[in-house]
Formats: sequence, C-alpha cells, structure tokens
Amino acid sequence: MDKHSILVCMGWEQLEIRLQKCEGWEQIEISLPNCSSLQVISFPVVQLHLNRTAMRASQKDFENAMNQVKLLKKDPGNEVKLKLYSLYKQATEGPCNMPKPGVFDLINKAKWDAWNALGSLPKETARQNYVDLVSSLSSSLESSSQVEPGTDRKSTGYETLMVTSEDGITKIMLNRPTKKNALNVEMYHEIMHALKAASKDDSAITVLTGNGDYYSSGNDLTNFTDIPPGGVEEKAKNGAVLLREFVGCFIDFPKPLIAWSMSSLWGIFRSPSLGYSIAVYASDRATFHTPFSHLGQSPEGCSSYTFPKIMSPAKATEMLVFGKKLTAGEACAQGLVTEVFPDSTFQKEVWTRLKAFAKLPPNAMRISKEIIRNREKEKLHAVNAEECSVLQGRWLSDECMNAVVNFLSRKSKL
Ligand SMILES: CCCC/C=C/CC(=O)SCCNC(=O)CCNC(=O)[C@H](O)C(C)(C)COP(=O)(O)OP(=O)(O)OC[C@H]1O[C@@H](n2cnc3c(N)ncnc32)[C@H](O)[C@@H]1OP(=O)(O)O
Repeated sequence: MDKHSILVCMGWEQLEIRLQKCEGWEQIEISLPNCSSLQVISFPVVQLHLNRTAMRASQKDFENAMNQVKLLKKDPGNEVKLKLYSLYKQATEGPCNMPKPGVFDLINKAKWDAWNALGSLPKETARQNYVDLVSSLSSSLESSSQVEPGTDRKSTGYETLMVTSEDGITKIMLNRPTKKNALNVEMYHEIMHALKAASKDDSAITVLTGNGDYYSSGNDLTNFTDIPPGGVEEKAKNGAVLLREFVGCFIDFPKPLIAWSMSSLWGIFRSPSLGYSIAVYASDRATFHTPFSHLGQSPEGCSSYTFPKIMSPAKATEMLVFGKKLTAGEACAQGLVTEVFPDSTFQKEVWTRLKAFAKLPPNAMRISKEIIRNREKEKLHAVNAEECSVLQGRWLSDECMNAVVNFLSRKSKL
C-alpha cells in the first residue's frame, strides 16, 4: 500500500490530507487542527469540501468566542486585537464598507487597513477564523502561564521573552523575531519583570540578547497608535512614565549584565544595553543604530550622558544627533562594545566567557559593580528623568508624528 501525506493550505487553515491508495479503491484521511477525530471519507473530492463546510463555526461558537475574548486574562497585544477586530467586522458586516480614515487618525486607520485587507473573505470563513484565533489565544495564554517546576532550567510564562536560567546564568532573550524584536508595551513590562526576577534569583550573571536576525529594532512604532481616551497628551505622558521606569530598572540592576549581540540593535534597547552593561559582546556582523533625529525624537536610556563619556562628544554627536550607524568593529573601537568575534565562532567564544564569569564569587561581582555604579546612580536617574520629559514633548511634535506615520504607511498591511 502506497502512503502519501500532503499539507494543503485551504485559505482558512491547513489541512493534512493523507492519501492511501489501496487495491481497487481510494481513501482520504483529513486531519483538522481543531477536531480530535480523523475523518475518513471516500472520493469524490466534492465530498471533502462538503465535509469541511459542515465543520464551520456556528453562530453559537462565534458568540462563545466573543465572550471568551472578554475573559482573556492577558492583553493579547495590538496586532492580535486588530486581527480580532477585522475578523469580527468581516464576519458580521462582510467586506469593509467604511470610508478610509485620515492619515492622522492612526487607530481608526489601522483598524480600517486590517478590515480592508480581508478583501472579500466570506463571512463564514471570517467567523471560523475568529473562533480559531480565540481558541488558540485561550490555550496559548493558559499554557504560557505554566511554570515548569523543580528544574534548573526555567522558561517562565512570558509572551514576548524567553527566559532561561542555567549554570548560574540567567538569559533574557527578546522573542518577537517576526517583528525584529521591536519593544511593544507588553515587552517593556516583561523585561522589567524579568530583570527584577533575575536580580533576586540564584544566578551570578544576567545576559540579554534577541532571537533572530535583529537583537532589537527598538521601540515598537505601533505603540504610538494605541491612543487612550485622554488623547495623544495622555499617551505621551504614559510613554514617559513607562520609559523612565524601564530605564530605571537597568540603572538599578545589581548584578553583572552582559549584552550579547549577534545582530542589529536599534534605538531604545541599545542605550540601556550598551550604557549599563558591564560587558557587550558582538558578532562581527552586528550593527548599532540610534535614528532618534530621523524619528523626530531625542536620546533616551541615558545615552545623552553615557555615550559622550564612553566615546567622545564628537562621536556621540554623530551617533545620537545624526543617527550614524556603527559596525561592531567601530563600536568596539569607540568603547561601546567590549569585544567582537567572528560570526562563525561567536556563540562558542561568548559562552566560554560567560560560563567562566558565572563561576566567579557572585557577591564579589555584585559589590564590584555597585562600587563602579553607585557614584553615578543619582546622576543617571536625573538624566533619565530629563530625557523622558524631553521625549514626552517630542512625541507630540509633527516631526515625530510624521516619522511614525511614514513607517506605518510603509507597512500599510498592518
Ligand atoms: C515608550 C518608550 C519609547 C522609547 C523610544 C525609543 C526610541 C527608539 O527606539 S528609536 C528606534 C525605533 N525603531 C525604528 O525606527 C526601526 C523601525 N524598523 C525598521 O526600520 C525596519 O523594520 C528594520 C530596518 C528594523 C528592518 O527592516 P527589514 O526590511 O529587514 O524588515 P521589515 O519588513 O521592515 O520588518 C519585519 C516586520 O517587523 C516590523 N517592525 C520592525 N521594526 C519595527 C518597529 N520598530 N516597530 C514596529 N514594527 C516593526 C515590520 O513592520 C514588519 O512587520 P510586518 O511583517 O507585519 O510588516
């Protein structure tokens, strides 16, 4: 008997179809992701289509899913909310029938784009997709809050990070590779949480890195689109509070902190990673970029203070004011990076060092870091407060708004 297995994407989901060719007759097994039993039907294929139609979500399933959304314990983030919104509208009203909102009406434009992108997707399919999405959200949010007990290696319930602890090293890895590890609001909170937990766990050192080809692309520019009832002023104020708290966590972090960059690092994550780390290791293909002026913004993460000290005022100006991108070699020559390794041996070289550091007496390392940092702590907190207050104003400027709108309209498929 010949056996073949084919994965077929049917627009709304993937079906696994197994063909079994037996003597004199043929049989198809269909495996549906949300259906526990395998369906076994015979040709013709039209029957397959009818069967799939029968599996579509009923109005009741749809209503249940809508109720389930209200019960989600964690905010699923803007992208998912937009997806839910667009599927809901498509399922209830059909193709987008609203006039396109103005370019500055960021939230309604993002909603409109998402709905419009569904084109002529049938209402039933949208309803099914909505139900499937809610079901996957419910299970992923439930399972992600489970912590593996009793092991040395932990991966805790983070949505945007992978945190592991092993051999005295806690590794915090930004984990939104499809978004180049851009920091959405949830990620800011999770990093703060992970740093606080790492400061109290029994590891000796903490490592920060990013999953995928970008360590981080900086602040998630869609953060600017989620405008609260108090308007853009309230948004800017909340952003400044969040940023101040976020950077404050790095300033106060008590253990040796090591940034490990195999790839490009932009904006917000760069300043704290470079300015506050004891050591920064980079692969020779890593680059470092602070396009504050390009985005109508100003330096953050205490970079306006630490960079001129580490580099020189002239070099810091090139980077912070003109947004010059540095290669790993240049960043190392200017003191922002500790050591650069060839990409091919990077992991091995860095792990060798980290494992050796993690064996050093942890209290001695803590105290040494404290004595280096304490003299500067008050100053760093003051600089952080000033930078956040200046940024709060920048976020309300036309220059900043235009830069964000340009980025978002470049990716109008949001
Ligand atoms: C509240 C505190 C605020 C603190 C302020 C901090 C200031 C900063 O952080 S300044 C730095 C801001 N970051 C940027 O300006 C980078 C913007 N991104 C890009 O220019 C490009 O994405 C890239 C050069 C990093 C990568 O380009 P590439 O062509 O390789 O990939 P893309 O197709 O553009 O990206 C893939 C995917 O990821 C999304 N994405 C990437 N970066 C961001 C970001 N910073 N914010 C939001 N989304 C981002 C991109 O839109 C793509 O998504 P889709 O696949 O859904 O289109």
